[in-house]
Amino acid sequence: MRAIHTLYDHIVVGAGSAGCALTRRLVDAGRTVLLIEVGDRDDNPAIHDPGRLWELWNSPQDHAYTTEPQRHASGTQVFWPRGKVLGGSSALNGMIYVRGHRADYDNWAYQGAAGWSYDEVLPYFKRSEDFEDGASYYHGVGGPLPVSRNHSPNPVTAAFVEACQDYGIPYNDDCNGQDQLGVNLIHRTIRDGRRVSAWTAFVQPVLDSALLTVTTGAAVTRVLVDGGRARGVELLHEGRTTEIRCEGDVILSGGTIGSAQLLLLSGLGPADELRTLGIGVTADLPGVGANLHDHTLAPVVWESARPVPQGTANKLEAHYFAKSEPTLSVPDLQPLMSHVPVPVPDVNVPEEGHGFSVLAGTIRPLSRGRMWLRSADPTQAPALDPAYFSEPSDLAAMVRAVQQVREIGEEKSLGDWRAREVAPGPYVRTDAEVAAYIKRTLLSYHHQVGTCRMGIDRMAVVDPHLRVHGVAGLRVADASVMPSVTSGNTHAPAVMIGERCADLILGAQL
Ligand SMILES: Cc1cc2nc3c(=O)[nH]c(=O)nc-3n(C[C@H](O)[C@H](O)[C@H](O)COP(=O)(O)OP(=O)(O)OC[C@H]3O[C@@H](n4cnc5c(N)ncnc54)[C@H](O)[C@@H]3O)c2cc1C
Repeated sequence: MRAIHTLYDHIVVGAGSAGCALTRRLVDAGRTVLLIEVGDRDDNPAIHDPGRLWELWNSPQDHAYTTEPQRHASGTQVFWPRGKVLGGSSALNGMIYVRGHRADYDNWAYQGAAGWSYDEVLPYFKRSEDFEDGASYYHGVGGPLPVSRNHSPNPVTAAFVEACQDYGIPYNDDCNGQDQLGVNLIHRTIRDGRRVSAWTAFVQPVLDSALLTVTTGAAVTRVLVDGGRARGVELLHEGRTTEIRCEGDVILSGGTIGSAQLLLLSGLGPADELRTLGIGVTADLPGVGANLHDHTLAPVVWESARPVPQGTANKLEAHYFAKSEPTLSVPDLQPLMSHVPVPVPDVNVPEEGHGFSVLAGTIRPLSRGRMWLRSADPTQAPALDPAYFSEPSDLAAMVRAVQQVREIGEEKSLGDWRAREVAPGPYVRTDAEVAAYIKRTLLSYHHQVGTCRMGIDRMAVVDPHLRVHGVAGLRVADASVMPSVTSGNTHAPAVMIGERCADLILGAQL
């Protein structure tokens, strides 16, 4: 990786899902780019082996955040792993490729994000993609990001897919196609048995380009704003502070936590809060850090009646999309099957090979929280409060998800595999008991979004061109700009945001 020595067209902060896609497209267009990542290179072999993803939690490649005690979830503090490495969270994630529902994007556009309707973002998903089944109306080929199918699922996963159908959930071969509803084997960002992160897909292939400089182990601590325009960044690298300037836009792709933290440290946020911390106000942007939200999970675990084989890929092989209430217009549940028993607080779960799990999950939360700085020290983690279940309907949907998953676990097709349910277990039966169990065992689905919300209202942080309100030459491109979380996993949407940001900067359009 080249020494930092020159003036660049662009500085991209954060080599995660969006930052890598954006960097690649800018370099392809002939722009000089400095890509700055606070984490290190992706040398840890566990990153590349899809079966070892849980080893990465609390590793040096993990920012390893924890939320504030959750007021509406019995005070539980929820662990939030986040990538701190080339590839960002795409180097730590479950490798599940899901775009979300058409309605997600149409709703963004309806709320003021012109240009982000489903029909307008679909070409960007397709441009990134290299789909194993070939090109179609919904899928692309030849893009940097391989999307593959699982041709040898674990037999207990295959039985789960059958059990969902016994229960009445339709089989859907392609939840990224015309319809999302139904059960299927997951589409994955895996090629030849190895994880493909945004870094390995987008940036590694152009690392030799003279237009690209990548620096690792360097934290951006402030955006330099002069005369109402972003001119560069302040960088903390090997104990030294440096200022680096660029000609064109500075783009923050630090993720939902990193980008909002950086705006606040740069004096872009709620003016009163910034003054209290002794940070000079550059622009009063009350929405920075607000609108923090996430998807939730709760574990259901069974002991198996016979040994469960190890599996050949990642440990998350199937999922289904369903509605917690038949009257809903779109799915709000996405439970996730794992052929290993996941840990549950205060429960003796079976060892690997002797059980299996389904993580009951919801994907259309209405609860909204916020994040804020504890101090002006850039090395101190911000306070994170997603306010899980502050909207009671979110807890009700989770209860329905857990009860539905337990009913599926009792279906005929899982009969040969199921010995007994160990969590929640036989003493947790009523909806009230399940709600208490969910609050106690609550897990994040790791889909935090929304702290630099895109829009046109007073609380919006960026406009539909991803430009920060009130400062020229500064954009945000990552999961933080999502006005509301997409209905599914968020890596593919974050990549799409990076792709679109590049075209917005270049003045191009698909
Ligand atoms: C454990 C886990 C499992 C997940 N599973 C899935 C899944 O299976 N499928 C899916 O679609 N999604 C999944 N997700 C979610 C998905 O990976 C993220 O939503 C997505 O990667 C976010 O992309 P991003 O570009 O917003 O941020 P990130 O990918 O998190 O990138 C941000 C980068 O910026 C860097 N950075 C931050 N601040 C600074 C700074 N000041 N200076 C320099 N660098 C900085 C960070 O270190 C990081 O590398 C998972 C996430 C996690 C954590």
